[in-house]
Amino acid sequence: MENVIELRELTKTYGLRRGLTGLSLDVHAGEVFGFLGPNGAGKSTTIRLLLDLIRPTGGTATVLGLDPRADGIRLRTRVGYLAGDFVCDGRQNVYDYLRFLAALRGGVPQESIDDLADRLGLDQSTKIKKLSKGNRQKVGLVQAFMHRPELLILDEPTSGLDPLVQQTFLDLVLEAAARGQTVFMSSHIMSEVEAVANRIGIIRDGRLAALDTVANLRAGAVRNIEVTFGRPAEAAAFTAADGAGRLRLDESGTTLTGQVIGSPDALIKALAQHTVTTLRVTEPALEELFHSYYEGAEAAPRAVAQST
Ligand SMILES: Nc1ncnc2c1ncn2[C@@H]1O[C@H](COP(=O)(O)OP(=O)(O)OP(=O)(O)O)[C@@H](O)[C@H]1O
Repeated sequence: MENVIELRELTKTYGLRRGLTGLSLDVHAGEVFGFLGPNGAGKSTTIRLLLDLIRPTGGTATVLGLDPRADGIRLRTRVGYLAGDFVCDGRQNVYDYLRFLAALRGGVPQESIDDLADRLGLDQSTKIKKLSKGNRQKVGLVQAFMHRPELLILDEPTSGLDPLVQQTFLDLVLEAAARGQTVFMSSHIMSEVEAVANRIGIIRDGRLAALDTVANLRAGAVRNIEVTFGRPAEAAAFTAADGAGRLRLDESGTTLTGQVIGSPDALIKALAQHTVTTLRVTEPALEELFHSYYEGAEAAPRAVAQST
């Protein structure tokens, strides 16, 4: 599979401060890649390195087959970029500003700009300096998407957006992916990334803590389970099942509670030997899993693995 982004041992230090340590990562053509991590994890550092806004201390980054340092100008026409701290000239109105950027990029169809602005609810007649933070973010999104770039690099794209506009943004991402565009987006919100991403990389303290498909992360996640039986059962019948070591049967032998890690299949087969009167399963909480990666807790079920 063709890689749109290839990072090899990418490292950035700021004096004595660590920004990023030995990041190796491939982003495949046509995928939506979610780059998650808490504040200060190294997301913006990675993104700035991809765009040659800062230079690496070590390692390499290849974007669309090009070296961001040597081919920065060529790259800019093929990439849509939204900075985490998107700023724009405040004196112009939105309409003029977007047309100015469109001209710099060699022209963008008028309908493309208008359509994006309408969908995001952005009034193009307003002066940029009068816009709220959320509306400025919409300007940033329009300029990133409007020329339908091969690769979208979006740093915290939904910051400041209200929930309805966030949903419109997620629709735009899915539509871009359906057209074959690749999206690399950073976030610290698991739910929004989970809704659109094929794969997720989780970064913590400048290092990759996990890399997998959303489906695999979910499959490896922890489920909370509560079962009641018509007649008392033996604990050993369940706790021996794969992934069910954290289950406990109460003294009466009729209520089983706790957690199952990974596939619940073995437990379901063990339960099927008994009369189950109630069964409550809380779906895999990626959010919880995400926190376990953030905190480096033992609940993180898998080592970093490059999966396709
Ligand atoms: N210009 C800089 N000078 C010194 N240290 C920096 C600089 N930029 C980033 N850092 C440090 O590098 C680390 C990674 O920062 P980075 O901005 O990449 O994190 P982030 O994951 O994007 O966080 P956030 O979600 O808060 O934007 C942090 O410890 C930060 O303090």
